[in-house]
Amino acid sequence: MADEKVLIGIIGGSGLYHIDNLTFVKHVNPETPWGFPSSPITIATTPSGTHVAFLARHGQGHTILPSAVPARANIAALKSLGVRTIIAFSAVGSLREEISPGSFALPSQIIDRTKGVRPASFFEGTSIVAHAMFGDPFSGKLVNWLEGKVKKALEAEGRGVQLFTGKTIVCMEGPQFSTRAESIMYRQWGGDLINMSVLPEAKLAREAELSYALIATATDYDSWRPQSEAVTAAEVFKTLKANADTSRLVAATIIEDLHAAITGDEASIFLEEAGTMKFSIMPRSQLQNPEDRKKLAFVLPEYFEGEEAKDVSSA
Ligand SMILES: CSC[C@H]1O[C@H](OP(=O)(O)O)[C@H](O)[C@@H]1O
Ligand SMILES: Nc1ncnc2[nH]cnc12
Repeated sequence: MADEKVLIGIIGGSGLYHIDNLTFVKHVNPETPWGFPSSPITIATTPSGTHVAFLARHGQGHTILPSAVPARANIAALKSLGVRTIIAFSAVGSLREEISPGSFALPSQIIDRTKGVRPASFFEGTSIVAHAMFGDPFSGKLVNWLEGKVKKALEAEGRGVQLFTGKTIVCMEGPQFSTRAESIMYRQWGGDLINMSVLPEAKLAREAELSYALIATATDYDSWRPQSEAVTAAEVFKTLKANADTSRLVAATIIEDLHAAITGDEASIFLEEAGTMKFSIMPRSQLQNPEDRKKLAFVLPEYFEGEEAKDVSSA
């Protein structure tokens, strides 16, 4: 019997505006307390009935600048559909010679170079304070699980695409690319990859207690190589299509296994974040606005739904 629950969310980045080998079910466009997602979300199904939710980060026609991506609405909308695990794709620059354009990576760390202009917390603007843990910004168990599956998919594709793990991604504000000096500095800081999208997306997934991993697809060498031209959008576009084709293949290959793992014996892998906000939300106070609690119930019903919602301070 087909399982119609949508447990898997896929976020497509630059060049990745749909996924293949799935049957279209419907479009949904949930309004969240943080507005509408970047674009209507496509619900699609595999032949065996596994449903997935696909969301184009920059909108279907790539109309949204990185700083303007409604990341809170995106994550809240996916959670409201029942999604537990998000696999996000991103076109990234490479800060390392060995990570050549066309390579894939599963980063494990992030350096934040956004400029504070992106709303980065569901708690922002409310009377409720929370400090989510973010020392390990990606879901380690999910990343480990993905490593083998993505490697296998890349091998099956047969184009020799390499997969790197344990890398650090710098998230910059953009939309302009980095200067040469910045690019060199990021390398000195330990950065391996660079994009404009992983934050606040990863922070919000953590606040929503969703497991989240990024599949980074390298398009260029940014601007650190002394003898090479600094990166241009045209340079990025050269690799974008091949990377998007490979990303679609990877997505199509892993969906069934991912769903089976989430719903089967390996379920705990995808529940690493569940319950973690209990230790992050400051104790309930008379001064908290009930409207704010209602708003937060949209993403964290466990803590904020109804007056009877559990007082986290006594948890
Ligand atoms: C098109 S180059 C810069 C642009 O590409 C990446 O987008 P995404 O992460 O959504 O694939 C990068 O983060 C920038 O937004
Ligand atoms: N060099 C780069 N800098 C930031 N984001 C990118 N996305 C793809 N290439 C990039």
